[in-house]
Amino acid sequence: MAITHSIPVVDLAAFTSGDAASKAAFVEQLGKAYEEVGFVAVKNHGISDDLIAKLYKYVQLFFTLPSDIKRSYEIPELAGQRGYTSFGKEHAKGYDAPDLKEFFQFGQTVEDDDPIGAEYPPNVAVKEIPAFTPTFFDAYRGFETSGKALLQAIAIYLGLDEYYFDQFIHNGNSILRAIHYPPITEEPSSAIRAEQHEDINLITLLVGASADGLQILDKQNNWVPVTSLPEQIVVNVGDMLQRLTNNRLKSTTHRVVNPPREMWHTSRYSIPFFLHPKSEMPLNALESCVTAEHPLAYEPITAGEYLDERLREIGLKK
Ligand SMILES: O=C(O)CCC(=O)C(=O)O
Ligand SMILES: [Fe+2]
Repeated sequence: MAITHSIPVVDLAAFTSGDAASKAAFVEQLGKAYEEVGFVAVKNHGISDDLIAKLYKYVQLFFTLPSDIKRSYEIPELAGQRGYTSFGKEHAKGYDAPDLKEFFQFGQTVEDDDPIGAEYPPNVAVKEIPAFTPTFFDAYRGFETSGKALLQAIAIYLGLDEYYFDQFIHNGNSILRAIHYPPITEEPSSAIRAEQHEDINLITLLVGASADGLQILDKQNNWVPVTSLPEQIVVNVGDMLQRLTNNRLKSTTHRVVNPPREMWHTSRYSIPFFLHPKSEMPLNALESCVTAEHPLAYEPITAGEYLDERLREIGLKK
């Protein structure tokens, strides 16, 4: 398996269009990487360069809008789940100091007659940038497709039916989050842009981690920088998948640090897609993951109950 810097690199084309042997090899590589590191860089992920470039362009345009316009897209009742969240609102679980970021979140669009459509608040349209919503929508569907293939590989690795996750992620509660870490204008009180945390969801697909700053905590408790090539996306395990697998797959702690002083004047952008299932999905540990050596570590809970608990802990939900 090729290693660029700290995380293994996998080729999704081996799974989606490969022969049976390449597909099986991909499943092994991904599964082992998620047991050991919790993060991989994925090449041939299926989302076009052109779409990613457009996504970046509109994200950058949005964050350069005047503050009062951005704030008109902030809807506190939605706990940051749709639209804009201003600088300094979110903090990591267990930390009081807010992260040095502002962000915009885009959620699911239900296009069939699934009653779950009524559970999701509508997305927030940005009037100043007409192409913003259609681009976010296309990117959202692209990440769902890549994420679904990766979860099929994980299902096989875990001894589940290949399509086990499909039913839970169709019309799931995933979030596409565009983050802007603004330039640093004065000596910061800490070296951290986004404090250490684990993601809440099943898996996270991240474009833009190629800009320096993202670090993961390795088994020896060292912070290791994550870098990926521009054509790769970084995909990590979140707490929901860790919980479902009774800690077999690792939701690895990560953070974003400030750049060196000569880069303070630059913004950092990153666009994670937090792949969430439908709220009804049980996260009860899989039987195959509970053994004498690994006794049951968590109480049964649904994805919806778990999300609610976590949004309160990070200050987005009151
Ligand atoms: O900005 C990044 O590269 C990562 C952000 C992140 O970890 C998160 O929003 O959960
Ligand atoms: Fe994260």
